[in-house]
Parts: sequence; C-alpha cells; structure tokens
Amino acid sequence: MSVQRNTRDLEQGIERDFSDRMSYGSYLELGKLLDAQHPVSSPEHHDEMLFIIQHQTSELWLKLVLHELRAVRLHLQADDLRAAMKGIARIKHIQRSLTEQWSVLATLTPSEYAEFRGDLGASSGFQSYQYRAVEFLLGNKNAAMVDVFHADPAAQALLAELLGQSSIYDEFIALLARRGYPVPDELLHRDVRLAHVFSPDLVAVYKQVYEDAAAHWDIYEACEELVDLEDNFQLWRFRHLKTVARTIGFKRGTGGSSGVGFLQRALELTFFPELFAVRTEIGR
Ligand code: HEM
Ligand SMILES: N[C@@H](CC(=O)c1ccccc1NC=O)C(=O)O
Repeated sequence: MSVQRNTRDLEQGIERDFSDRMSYGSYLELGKLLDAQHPVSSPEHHDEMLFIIQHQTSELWLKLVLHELRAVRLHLQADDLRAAMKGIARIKHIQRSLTEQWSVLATLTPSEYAEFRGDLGASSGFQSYQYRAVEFLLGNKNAAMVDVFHADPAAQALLAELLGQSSIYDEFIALLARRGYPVPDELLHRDVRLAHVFSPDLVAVYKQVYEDAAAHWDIYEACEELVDLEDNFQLWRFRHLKTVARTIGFKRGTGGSSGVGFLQRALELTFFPELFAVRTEIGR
C-alpha cells in the first residue's frame, strides 16, 4: 500500500484472466441485467432511468419473496415451523427494503414525471404478475386478476397455478389442525381459489394461544411473524399510495383505475384477519 499515492497495490494472487473461467459478470449475467434499461421517452427524459430501475429492483426482490414464500409453504406442510420462521424472517427484511425504497422514487417530482408519463401508455404496476403471485401465496386470491395476463401466457399460467394451490395461511391453519387445535372444518376444505374469509371460530383458537403464550410458544411466535408479514405488506401499499398521491394527485391511473381511490381500497384487504381480530379479545 502506498499511502502517499493513496492507491492500493493489487496483490500478486488476484485473478485477472477470465477468458475461459466464470467471472463476476458472467455468473451474474450482468450483460443481460444491465442491458435491460431502455427508456421509451424521446428525447430520453433523465428521470425515466430512476423510474425503470425502481421497478426492476422491486421486481427482483419480489422474485426472491416468491422463492422464499414457496419454501415457507413447504416447511409448513412438513410441520417444520422453525424453518418456516427462518424464511419469514428473511422475507420481512426484503419487505423493509422494498418499503424503504419508496423514498428514492419520491424524489421524482410531479413536473418531472409528467414529462414522460404519457409515454407509458396503458402500462401500470397493476400488471405486475409477481406482485399478484405474492398476494395469492399469502391467501388473497382473486381469479379476476388472472385474466389481466391473457396476453402473457407464462404469467397467466403461474397465477392460475398458484390460484389453485394452498396459501401459506391455508398451510398454517392445516398445521394448527394437525397439532390438535380446534380449527373449523370448513377452513380445512375450503375452495382455495377464493380469498380467505374471516372466521370467528379461528379467532377463538388464537385467543387460546395468546392467553397462554408460554404453553403455545412456537405457534404464538409464528402468529406474530405472520402479523409482521401483513403489517409490512400494508406499509408497502401505504407508501405506494402516498407516493402516487404526491406524484399524480387524483388523476386516473394509466392502468385504467380511478387511481388513489383504487389503491386506498387495497388497504382494506387483509391476509390474516383473525390474527388482528384476536387482539380485541386479549386482556381487558
Ligand atoms: C410515480 C410512481 C408510481 C405511480 C404514479 C403509480 C401509480 C399507480 C396507480 C395509479 C395504480 C392503480 C392502477 C392504475 O390504474 O394504473 C398503481 C397500481 C400498482 N402499482 Fe404503481 N405507481 C408508481 C410506482 C410503482 C412502483 C415503483 C411499483 C413497484 C413495483 C408499483 C407497483 C404497483 C402495483 C403492484 C399496483 C397494483 C396495486 C393493486 O392492485 O392494489 N407502482 N400504481
Ligand atoms: N400507473 C401509473 C404508471 C406507473 O406507475 C407505471 C407504469 C408502467 C409500469 C409500472 C408503473 N408503476 C406502477 O403502477 C400512473 O398512472 O401514472
């Protein structure tokens, strides 16, 4: 190290020839990844790059969330709560990162966005199939969402597949039943193609858990992890709503919805309603 030159000398052993070996760039397929940012505005608007990269990084993280949620579902099916919780812990960190990222997009002013919004046509985040897939895996199924993707057979097939499969909440409830908790039978044989609907009898099961946490520790812990997941998901939705409001106000969305009003109604959707309802029942 030459302090005077403020330059680190490269060590002798440092690999330099990757002509026939895997390198950083080839392993990560950076050629492909970094050649996928193509602003459509013409002349190119400076801020469209931010818009594209914010979406692409979100989609990459959503890809990992899906990967982890599928693993969590398998762990629940195998009665391995500890492994499932490990997966959820990672997902929670990804969610935080996704939510925090809104502050970067919030630097896009309404004037800047207005300069290229027209170039986006009818495209919209509403058409994010990975976002829909996450909602489905968490239990908020909606068959009408699958039709949105008829022009994209791979996306449609993925969503159709997940629509017909159990969600992680279905699997958690099935695990509770196997553990001997009095889970209502209709929840165990429900039509998984529909959204999970609030069950008062399930609240009673959770009440038993929350009133004697020590006796039900791993289930109690898992319940709180699920609450964190939903809470984090809602925080993302809220930051999206607020970023949209400060960027386009009350304009209609490019995807054809009413805009902010439509996004507001998403905040009323819930994945694990009984886990929130049980809170009303605890203590005095
Ligand atoms: C300035 C930035 C953004 C604006 C103005 C905006 C606006 C909107 C609007 C108005 C909708 C409602 C559907 C429509 O009619 O278009 C929507 C939906 C959606 N957007 Fe964005 N969005 C922005 C950024 C993002 C980003 C960065 C993501 C990340 C992937 C995203 C993901 C979504 C998703 C998943 C939906 C569907 C939500 C639902 O169905 O509840 N949006 N957005
Ligand atoms: N729906 C947005 C447009 C938009 O944000 C968007 C456009 C293309 C791809 C992703 C988008 N992000 C979220 O909706 C709007 O109405 O301005």
